[in-house]
Amino acid sequence: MTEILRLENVSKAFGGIHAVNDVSFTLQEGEIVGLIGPNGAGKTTLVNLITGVHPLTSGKVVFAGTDVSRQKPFQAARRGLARTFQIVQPFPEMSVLENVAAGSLFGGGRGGMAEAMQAARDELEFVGLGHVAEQPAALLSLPNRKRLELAKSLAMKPKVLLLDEVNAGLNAAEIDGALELIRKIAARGITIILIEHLMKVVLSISQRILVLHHGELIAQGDPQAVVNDPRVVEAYLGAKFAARFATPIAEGASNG
Ligand SMILES: Nc1ncnc2c1ncn2[C@@H]1O[C@H](COP(=O)(O)OP(=O)(O)OP(=O)(O)O)[C@@H](O)[C@H]1O
Repeated sequence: MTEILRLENVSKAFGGIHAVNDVSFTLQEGEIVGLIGPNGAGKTTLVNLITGVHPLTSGKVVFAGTDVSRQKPFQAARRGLARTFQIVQPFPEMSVLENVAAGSLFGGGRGGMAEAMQAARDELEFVGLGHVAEQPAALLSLPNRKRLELAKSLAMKPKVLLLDEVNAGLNAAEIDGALELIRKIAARGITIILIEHLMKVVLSISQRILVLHHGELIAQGDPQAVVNDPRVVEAYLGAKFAARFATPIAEGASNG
């Protein structure tokens, strides 16, 4: 296994709030890692620190062997650290294809517009939106807007993709489709960090889970270990959940 991303003692304070506090972990190429924790635990802030949106208060982010602690978001995108946003906001009047091409250009595609359009077409096919490429993005349903967001990130040719609640608002069948797509993305060798509130979802797809609570990483490990960790049960899952899900989900997770 090859290391792709490493956080060393990363912290972020907003005034007196320690949103992220002394967090360290390492990700390997092609891993799917779930990031969970209660509201306000620091998940989105952590993603913002990894992608250069906020400067770190202290600590270090190392991506593919390079210290990227002081990068700006466009530099993160060009290096191959892409993200989706909790609220999906395509440019509504541009076509689906143009929206994805814009993502590719932001990611620094050196071949200019022609290459960006080709990357956009390829990724729209990959996510299953090839047939609506010429439509205005405003006409897309919510599940398809989420697929558009994924295509946009993929067109940046990421090595690590941070997915912030991509399943929120989807029904069960739509979530199954989204998970299948996430597995296909990981099969391309892209490392995935998945912020997700639905435990069934996170347990079924993650090879490893990181748990944040009050900005601190209180547990990390395979799904079964995390579900059975008393600190995680107390801080997030609740005893009822742990009793119900510990065994069967852990079996499911080892298949995924
Ligand atoms: N720009 C900011 N300025 C001040 N405080 C902030 C800022 N961003 C986040 N915080 C605070 O940092 C803490 C962590 O917030 P964050 O949004 O990272 O949590 P989260 O785990 O992503 O929550 P949720 O699951 O609700 O999205 C919270 O107390 C939040 O109010």
